[in-house]
Amino acid sequence: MSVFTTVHEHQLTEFLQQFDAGTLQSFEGIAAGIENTNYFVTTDRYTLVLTLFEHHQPDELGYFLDLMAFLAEHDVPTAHPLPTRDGSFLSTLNGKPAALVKRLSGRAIERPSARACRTVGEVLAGFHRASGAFPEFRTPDRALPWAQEMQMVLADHLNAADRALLDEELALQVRHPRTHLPQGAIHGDLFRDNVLFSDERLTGIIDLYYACNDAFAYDLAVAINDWCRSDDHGLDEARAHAMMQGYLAVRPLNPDETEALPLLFRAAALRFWLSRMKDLCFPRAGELTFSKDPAEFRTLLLHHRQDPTATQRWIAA
Ligand SMILES: Nc1ncnc2c1ncn2[C@@H]1O[C@H](COP(=O)(O)OP(=O)(O)OP(=O)(O)O)[C@@H](O)[C@H]1O
Ligand SMILES: N[C@@H](CCO)C(=O)O
Repeated sequence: MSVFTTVHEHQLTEFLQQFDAGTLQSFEGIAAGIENTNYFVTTDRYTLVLTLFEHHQPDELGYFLDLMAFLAEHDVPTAHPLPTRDGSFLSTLNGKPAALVKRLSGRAIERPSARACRTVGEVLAGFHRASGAFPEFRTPDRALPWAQEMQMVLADHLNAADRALLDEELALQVRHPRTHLPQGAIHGDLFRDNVLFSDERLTGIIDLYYACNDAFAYDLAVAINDWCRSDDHGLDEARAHAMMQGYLAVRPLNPDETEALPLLFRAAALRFWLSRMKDLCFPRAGELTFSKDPAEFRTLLLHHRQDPTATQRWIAA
């Protein structure tokens, strides 16, 4: 469950007075999600999502909320935050930084078709075309310096084979930085549970709370690694091809990006292997949630290491 901070009706009514949001009609806690407290809120004017941020510092939330607004204003299907009467997207409720965003329709898909993957590729490319012009900057907080920190933090929790895999992969990644690739604001976590579909239409990209400035092609690798993962945690050829083709139809990759892709897929698998290992070994206090399986991304990393020419197949029309 993910209502870490309970909100009472009188608190919400008072909170809503800061916004031109109409009168509260109903609200209910949202069970999904593991990071923040989320409620659906209905007023006589809007259907909204209220988020109380449980872990972020208030000064980094502006980037996320401004990016959501910027993208929504550039026809990317993200949830536009509602400004307070004095023009701020961020407020405070129950002692926590809090924001109201428009509720998007649709539901997450657990088992996407190749067609859905193509659509996600197209929309992610549109996200990148727009976000390249987003004027704010946020340093990536899950990039190589963080991975090196995890290497130390997790050392005693890995067996010898996994330690060797991590050491070797990190050493290789450090020799191949991605700073020369086209950069801008990326989503950073565009997994299946962060995209809403209604019938065959993509209606929403949510949970931009890992957004940061990084290479666009890395963001594509993060997304393909989840959307196209097969049951045995390799990649499904048909879905990976479809998603790559969807992306390329909207934003072609330059030769540097194409060349970098095999290592970017590995970097993306490494990032989620490590974050899941950290969540498993060091669960956050008071969190009533299951951990996601790190082994899925270790298996995927090994898969990418064994198949370095896969990206050429997906890029070929
Ligand atoms: N703008 C929105 N429109 C519709 N539903 C939303 C919106 N934002 C969030 N939700 C719903 O709330 C749920 C939780 O949101 P979210 O994924 O942002 O949670 P979180 O706890 O912040 O993050 P995480 O997924 O990393 O645990 C989503 O699965 C979705 O059902
Ligand atoms: N998408 C992440 C969790 C949220 O960052 C994962 O599946 O490990």
